Amino acid sequence: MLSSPRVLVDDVAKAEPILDISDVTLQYTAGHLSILATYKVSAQVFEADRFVLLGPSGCGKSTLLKAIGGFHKPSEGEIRLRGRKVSNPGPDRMMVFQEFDQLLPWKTVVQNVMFPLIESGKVKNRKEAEQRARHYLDKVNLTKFADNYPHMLSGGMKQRVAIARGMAMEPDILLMDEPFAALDALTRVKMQDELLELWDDTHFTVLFVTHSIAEAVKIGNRILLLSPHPGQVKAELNGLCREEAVGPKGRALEQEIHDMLFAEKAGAEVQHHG
Ligand SMILES: Nc1ncnc2c1ncn2[C@@H]1O[C@H](COP(=O)(O)OP(=O)(O)OP(=O)(O)O)[C@@H](O)[C@H]1O
Repeated sequence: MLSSPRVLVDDVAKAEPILDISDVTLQYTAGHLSILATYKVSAQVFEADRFVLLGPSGCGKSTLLKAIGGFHKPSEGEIRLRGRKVSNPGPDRMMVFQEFDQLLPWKTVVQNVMFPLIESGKVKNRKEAEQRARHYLDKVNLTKFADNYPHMLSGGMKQRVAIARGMAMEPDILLMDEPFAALDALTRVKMQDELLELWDDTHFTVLFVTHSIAEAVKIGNRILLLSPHPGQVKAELNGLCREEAVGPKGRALEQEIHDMLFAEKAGAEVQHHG
């Protein structure tokens, strides 16, 4: 297994983490077979982090996100949210998936956003749910489409609804599992920009899964690099700033991450020049 991972730029806040992932091993069992998805992964996510989980296909990113969501129990280690051990799904962790069909097709856009607010008892009544839903739909530029049905929307618009629905719950953390991966390249870039604008506006805490290095560099202020299957922490990059994610500096960082991810020897040390 890997030698200890390197923290490349160490300015992680010393505050209490919102999310504390501690030595988490995740596996699937199918009959006599046991498939290891992650091995002893540790990370801490702090308030207002745009924390990116980056790694090759099959390294266990989605499984880790499901475990944080409370849908998959660690076979080793534990996950704590604001100090409480995660054992079930809860409205304090909202998820946005890659698939466009995560909305209820028989409900309008605004009703989709209202649904978890009402079901979870997060708001007092329907009126408050609708106000809040429309507020967040406005934030994702869908005011005009609030009364449409999902089948009348493009893929990007459906993803905006899913983001609004997650944000309207004002969760402790928004969990996003490759939310833009199924979009065309131009829409994807637009959605990344919009997510960052939304973050500038509300400073929500987000854990974002991707296997795109460019997307990770653009979105994250922190990036956790996972090794190929089973996923182990290869490195953690902290204190990344948006200005450095573009131009030659951005491209150099992407190259550095690429080299770290595909370094022949697991856990190989890579010098950071940032
Ligand atoms: N339901 C399942 N039953 C058995 N094995 C599974 C199941 N889901 C995932 N796996 C296995 O667990 C490992 C991690 O899968 P996971 O989907 O978490 O990876 P990932 O990094 O999210 O991949 P991708 O980027 O392709 O979505 C893989 O080897 C996968 O085959």
